[in-house]
Amino acid sequence: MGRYRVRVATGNSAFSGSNNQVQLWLVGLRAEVELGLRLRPARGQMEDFEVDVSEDLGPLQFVKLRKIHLLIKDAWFCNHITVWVFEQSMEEKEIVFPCYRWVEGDGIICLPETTAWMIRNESQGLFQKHQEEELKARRTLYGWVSWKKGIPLSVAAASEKDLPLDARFHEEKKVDFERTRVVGVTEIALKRLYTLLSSWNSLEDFDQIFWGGKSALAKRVRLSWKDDDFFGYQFLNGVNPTLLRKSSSLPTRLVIPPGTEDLKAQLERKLQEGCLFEVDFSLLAGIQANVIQGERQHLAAPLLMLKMEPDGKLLPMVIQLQLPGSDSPVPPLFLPSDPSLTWLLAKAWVKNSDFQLHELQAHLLKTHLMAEVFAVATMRCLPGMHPIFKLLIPHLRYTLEINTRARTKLISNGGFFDQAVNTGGGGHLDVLRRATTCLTYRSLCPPDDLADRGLLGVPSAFYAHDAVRLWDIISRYVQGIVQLHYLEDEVVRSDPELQAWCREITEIGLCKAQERGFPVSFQSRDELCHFVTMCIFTCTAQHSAVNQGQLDWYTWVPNAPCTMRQPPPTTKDVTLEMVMATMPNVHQACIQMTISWHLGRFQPDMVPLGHHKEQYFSGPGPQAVLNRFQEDLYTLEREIVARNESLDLPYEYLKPSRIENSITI
Ligand SMILES: CCCCC/C=C\C/C=C\C/C=C\C/C=C\C/C=C\CCC(=O)O
Ligand SMILES: [Fe+2]
Repeated sequence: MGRYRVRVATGNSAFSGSNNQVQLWLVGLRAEVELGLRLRPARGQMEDFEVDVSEDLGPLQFVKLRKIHLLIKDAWFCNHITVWVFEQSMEEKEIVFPCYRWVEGDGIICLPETTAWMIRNESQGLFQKHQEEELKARRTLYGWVSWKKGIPLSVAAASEKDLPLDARFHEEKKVDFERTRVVGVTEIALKRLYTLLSSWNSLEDFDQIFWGGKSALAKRVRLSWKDDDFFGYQFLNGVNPTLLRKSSSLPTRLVIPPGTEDLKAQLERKLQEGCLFEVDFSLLAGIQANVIQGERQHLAAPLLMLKMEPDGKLLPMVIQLQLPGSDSPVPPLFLPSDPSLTWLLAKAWVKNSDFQLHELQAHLLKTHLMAEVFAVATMRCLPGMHPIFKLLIPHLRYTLEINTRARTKLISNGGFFDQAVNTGGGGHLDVLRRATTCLTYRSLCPPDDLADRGLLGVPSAFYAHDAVRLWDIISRYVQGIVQLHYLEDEVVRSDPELQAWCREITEIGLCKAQERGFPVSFQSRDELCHFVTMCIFTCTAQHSAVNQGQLDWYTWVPNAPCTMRQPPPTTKDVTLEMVMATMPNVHQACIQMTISWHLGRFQPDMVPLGHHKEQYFSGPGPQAVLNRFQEDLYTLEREIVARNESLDLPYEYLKPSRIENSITI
C-alpha cells in the first residue's frame, strides 16, 4: 500500500500523441492494480498524476498499458513511464519503465522496469515469461528472407510499407527523404532539358550539370581531379579507404612487358623501401557489364600500384586495366609518363572500378547489409530488457527502412544501378555475392583490418588513424556497459538469449559465416565486447566513412564515373573523343550526381554518435559509462579539428559530431 506518482511521457515526433484513451496497471512482485485512469497522451508531453493504492504490490516490476479506441485507431508513441513510490518511512524511489515504441491496437503491452534483467532470477519467473512472450511476438514481426542468393539475409518486407511501425521512419525523416527525392528527380529532368541543345564533347561540359555549391570539397575535386597526388590521396582518405594495402611482393598478375625493365626496378626498389602500395580490383574480373538503353556498357578489373612519398603523398606508378589472360597474355601497362589523355583515361577506369566496389562492397554490403543482419537478429533474439538490446537499439534506428528502400529503388530491376551503373543489370548482384564470400570478421574490425592492410602508423592515413581511435572509444563504452551486467565470463556463457543472438547472426543472417571468422558463441566478456564493438562501429563510424564522401567525391562525375560506355583502351593513343564517348552520358551523369547528393547530404534529423535521447538504462552506473563515452568523443573531436587545421585537405568523415548514431541513409 502507498502513494504512487505516475508520469506518462509521449514522443516528440509528429503524430506521436493519440486521441485514444490509455489504461495503465502497476504490477508488483506481490500484486497488481489497475489505475482506473483514462488519459489521452499528447505529443511531446509528460503527464503526471498521483494515486493511492491500498494493496501491497511489493517491488514494482512492470507497468502494463493498453490503448482503448472506440471508433478510430490512433497509434501512440510512448517514450517511457516513470513511477515514484512514496512508502511509509521510506524515501521516494524512482522506477523507470522504458518503451520508445508505437502502441497500436488494443492489446496489453508490458514494460519491465530498467533493472529487470539484473533481478530476473528473483522474480518468480515473471520476467522470463514476459521475455518469452515478447520474443514470440517479435519473431512474427521480424522475419528473415533471402532477397538474392549468396548475399546476407534481409528483413522480410517487400517494401517499406510492410515493415513494422517501430522500424519505420518517423514523420520528419519520411517527409525529408521524399522531398529530397522529388528535388532530385526534378533536377535530373531540368538538367536533361537544359543540356538537350548544348554540347557534350569536352570534360568541362560536365560543368553544365555540376552541383558544386553543395560541397566545398566537391568544388576542389572539380579543380584537382586530374592531379596524380589528388588521385592517390583518395585511396587513403576518400570515400572508399577500404581497398588500399601495402604490397608484400609484386602482384603475380602484374606481368611486366619487355622493354619496361626500369619500371620493374622502380617497383622493386619501392617494395624494398616498404613504401609500395596496391589496389586490386580483381573482384570485377568477368562480371557481366550492363546494357543501358540498348547501349552495352563496359567493365575492367584494374590493378593500381602506388608509392608512398616521404611527405605522405601517395602517387600512382602504374595501372594495368585487365588481368593477364589467353587473349591478352601481357596486358598493356599505363604510366604517368604516357600522353596526358591516355593516363587520364586509365585513371578514370580505376575510379570507375573503385565506384563499383565502394558502393556495393564497402558501403552497401559491409555497412548497410551487415547492420540489417544485426537489426533483425536483435529484434528476434534479444528481449527489450536485455542489456545488449539496450546498448544496440539506438544504433539500429531506421536501418531496416533505408535498406528496404535500397532494394526497391537502387539495386532492384530497373533501379538506379540498372539505369546508370556499368555493373547494373545483374552484374551488381554477382559483385555482391563475390564480396560476401570474402567478407571476414577481421575486415570489419579496424585494428585487425588496418594491420592486415599495412596501414597502421602511416602518417597520412587519416581514415586509419581516426578509425582506430574511434574503435578504442567505442570499445571502452561497450566494456563499461558489459561489465556492469556480466560480472564474470560464466554469465556470458550461460546467457541463452545472447548465445542465440550470436548464432542467429553468424549462422542464419550471414549464412554460415563462421568459415569467415565470425563467432557462433561468446565464451568470454572480451569476445562479447569485441563483437558488439564491431556492430556499433559498423553502424556508425564505418558507415560515416563510406557514405558522407559521396557528396564530395562523386558529384564531379569525371572523378568517379558511375559507368563506362566504351571498352578500356588497349593502346596509348587516346583522344578526347574517346574519353567523352567512354564517360557517362548526360542522363547517367545526372543520376549519379543526384543520388550521390541524396545519399551523401547531411541528414537534418541526424542523431550524433552517442547522443541518442532514449534512456534504456537507468541508475548511476550506465549513465557514468555513457558520460565517459561522450567525453571521449569530444576529446577526439578536438584532436581531429586541431589536426585538420594543418591539412590542405581536412579529413572530416570520422569527426564524432559528423557520425550518425545509426545507418539512416
Ligand atoms: C547511380 C548512383 C548510385 C550511387 C549509390 C549506389 C549505391 C549506394 C549503396 C548503398 C545505399 C544504401 C541505401 C540507399 C537507399 C535508398 C536510396 C535509393 C534511392 C533514393 C532515391 C529514391 O528513393 O528514389
Ligand atoms: Fe548509406
